[in-house]
Amino acid sequence: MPRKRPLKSMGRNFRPMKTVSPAMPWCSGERTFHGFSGMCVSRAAGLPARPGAIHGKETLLGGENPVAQSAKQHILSPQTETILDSIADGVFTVDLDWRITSFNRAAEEITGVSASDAIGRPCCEVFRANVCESTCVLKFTMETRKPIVNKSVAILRADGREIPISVSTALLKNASGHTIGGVETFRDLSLVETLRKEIDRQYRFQDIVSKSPAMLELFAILPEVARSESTVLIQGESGTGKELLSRAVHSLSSRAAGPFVAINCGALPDTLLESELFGHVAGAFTDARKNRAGRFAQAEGGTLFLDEIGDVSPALQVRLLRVLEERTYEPLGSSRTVTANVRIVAASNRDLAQLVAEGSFRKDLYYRINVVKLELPTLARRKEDIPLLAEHFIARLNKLRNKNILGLSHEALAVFMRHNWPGNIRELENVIEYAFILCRGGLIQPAFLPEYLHAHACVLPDSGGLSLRDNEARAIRDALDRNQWRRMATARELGIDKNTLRRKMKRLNIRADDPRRDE
Ligand SMILES: Nc1ncnc2c1ncn2[C@@H]1O[C@H](COP(=O)(O)OP(=O)(O)OP(=O)(O)O)[C@@H](O)[C@H]1O
Repeated sequence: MPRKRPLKSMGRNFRPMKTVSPAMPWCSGERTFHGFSGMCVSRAAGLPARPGAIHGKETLLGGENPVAQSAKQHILSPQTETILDSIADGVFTVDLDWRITSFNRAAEEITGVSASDAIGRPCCEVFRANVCESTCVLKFTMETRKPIVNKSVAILRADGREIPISVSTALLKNASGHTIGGVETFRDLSLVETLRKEIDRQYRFQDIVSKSPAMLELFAILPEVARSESTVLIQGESGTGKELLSRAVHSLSSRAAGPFVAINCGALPDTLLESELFGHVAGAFTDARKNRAGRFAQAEGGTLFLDEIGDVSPALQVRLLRVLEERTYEPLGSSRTVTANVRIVAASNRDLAQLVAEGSFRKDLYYRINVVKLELPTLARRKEDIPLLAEHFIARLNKLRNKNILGLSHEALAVFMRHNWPGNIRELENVIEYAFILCRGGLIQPAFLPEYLHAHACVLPDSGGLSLRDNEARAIRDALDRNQWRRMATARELGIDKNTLRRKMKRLNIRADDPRRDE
């Protein structure tokens, strides 16, 4: 909503005076809140009327509206107004028609809308939040009588800038217990978000994003590994970033100016794979009408990434061993020996040592490949990377799709933290891509996530006849275990505040040296 005049030049005189009713204490959910006893929603008697705010408001509050009846009789005390204006959180109240009835100074600063402009207008017009149409938080509180605490949403400021805020809501009741409206407090998260993004930038190596200790160790040795000409074996489950890591090895090496060629050895039948790798001459087989260069030739002077090397047949393993030992090969159908100047980076999502033990992978080839072994942990073992990775993919998709999604809401992040990500980082990337289809702007809410993530999040372990207290303790201990007893990460996964987790741990007698940790 465009601002009529800059806030600074309007001064305090332009703020409509707020009135207070001792008969209308603030409430939090069903509880009466005695702090600012009687904060109310009308204008001060005797103040200059501003068209559209005072009169609009008086009209609004007229008739049978209980807000109007009591509001007209009481004036917000200067103390209450000073207190409200001195807090850094935005505070506003609405009546039963969703019209704003009070708006403190921080609310003006955060939204860029002056109180005189805001008062009397429907709150959705002023806030233009991404949840206004679908899941209005105040509406939820009014309908369910339950307060909301710290829900993250995005709003559109008067200057058109979208910012993340955290909102809390409660019912507003009069002395007779009738609901007369709602109150919302909100906090600007822009600075927190900016600082967090700044810090997150430090956890990026080439295109690889991570802050997990195992990955940071890997980042530390990667330049040296890359500079050596050694063959590298990357092990890790599907989707953990093996190809990404192999590209980093290539771009940090002296071969960076040369080609990087990747081939998935598990995706092709043996004969095709052989021709793909080594090339063929015309007439080598029925369909070979022309000479064709293989991947080794294409990767000349650069790096060849052999993905899923564990799936290569024994016959082809022999040919690969020869290239690795002698750096020579013959294209299919040719007797001409070609010398290969190619660095090999191999990867497998299966344990190659295990395959050797089982006899399905050659020991000599294993030792040739396994000169430097880099292990990529699963995403479940580095859950601290989830927020970083989510942000990384959101930023990338924002650029690609020309969108302005601000990030994940706390609730969506809690869903992410509870999930185990069997498809690892690729699965996370796909989930963000899915959310981008449904989310038009602002923050990604749980409603924009695929159904299976919720189903998974709701599956509670069999309570086994335990009490509620025992179950809560078990859930917290399990979450602590999953997060290596890091409280911040655990609180994030559980979707609660760090202090709440600390209090719960104290109450439930859960300690880091808890003997039940390893149960
Ligand atoms: N640490 C990371 N930071 C940023 N993006 C990542 C990271 N790890 C993986 N990705 C992204 O996740 C996706 C899957 O990664 P990649 O293809 O490298 O996995 P992979 O282990 O080779 O999978 P597969 O074994 O199935 O071939 C890619 O889009 C990649 O860019």
